[in-house]
Amino acid sequence: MTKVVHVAAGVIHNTRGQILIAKRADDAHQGGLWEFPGGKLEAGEAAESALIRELQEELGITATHLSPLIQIRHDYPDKSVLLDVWTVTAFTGEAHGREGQPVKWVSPSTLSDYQFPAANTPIVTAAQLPRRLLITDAEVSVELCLQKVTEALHLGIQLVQLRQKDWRVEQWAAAVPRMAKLCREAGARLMLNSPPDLALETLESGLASLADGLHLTSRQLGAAAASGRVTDKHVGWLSAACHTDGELRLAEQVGVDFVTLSPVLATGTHPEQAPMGWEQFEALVKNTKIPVYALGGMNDGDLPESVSRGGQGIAAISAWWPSQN
Ligand SMILES: Nc1nc2c([nH]c(=O)n2[C@H]2C[C@H](O)[C@@H](COP(=O)(O)OP(=O)(O)OP(=O)(O)O)O2)c(=O)[nH]1
Ligand SMILES: [Mg+2]
Repeated sequence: MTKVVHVAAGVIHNTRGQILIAKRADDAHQGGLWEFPGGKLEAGEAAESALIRELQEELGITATHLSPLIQIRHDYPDKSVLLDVWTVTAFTGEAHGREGQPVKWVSPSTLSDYQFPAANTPIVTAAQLPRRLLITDAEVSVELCLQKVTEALHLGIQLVQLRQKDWRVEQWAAAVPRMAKLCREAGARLMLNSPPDLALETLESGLASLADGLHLTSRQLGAAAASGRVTDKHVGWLSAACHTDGELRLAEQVGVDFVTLSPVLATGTHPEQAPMGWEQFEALVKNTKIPVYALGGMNDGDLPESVSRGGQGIAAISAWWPSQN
């Protein structure tokens, strides 16, 4: 049996919206690459306490508010690690490289410019993703949709999936540039679910290139996997709808950046599907490296549950879709 080294690492945020990265010593494992500060758990130590200790040792700060972000099990040729990654949103002290390592505060959108160890790819995505994903309600006009999304952005929503199954091509074409601008101005990201110009063979869409990425239905995910296509050319992020462990494997195979997993709880929009419940959600999340949003019957009150079960957060339509008036 291979020994797995359990490591706690922190995605530390300051009040200016930046994230701290540090450079690993040249002679260390994965040396010379950037990392999220942290280190190995000592015998009998909990991950959270280990991280607090490591951040004190490496940076001279005391983390005071932590929440689980993502767990990554990764096999390097010479070593297997379980990276237990936490978001640190409050700390005391001033972060500095106490072991002589270079440290840097960077804006989340520039994280991709730095070279991290191979295990870190999903961590970088998770660090850039918010805890809440708004999926738009299908049965609305372009104007009403824009208005509702504007209201949701005011509520602090930072990630929107436009899912307008009933819209015609002209409605999509009219809405996407305006929606993209709204989101950009609010510092939010926009994903398109089944835009009418989607070419599934190449995972390309001119409309999606105006947004931040493309969301695949589980059927489209299956087709993309069957064509043997791995995303190297798509614009921005790729997300997908998953319901089973098998679909999560397909998402990993295709190179999807994050997924929704549903239905976690009973939901009016899909009454025919039996909810998996939180235990199953947790088991499925544990078995994947991709950030996972819980979907199905979600409200703000469910966010702590999703996070404690290893989820990125929650996805919902009605929770942040102010009621029609
Ligand atoms: N801290 C940290 N380690 C990472 C990241 N990505 C990644 O693959 N690793 C790997 C590299 C190492 O094999 C292991 C972390 O070990 P470490 O060298 O930080 O451990 P430590 O602080 O306890 O250091 P030491 O006492 O062994 O010198 O996890 C990351 O983002 N942060
Ligand atoms: Mg370390």
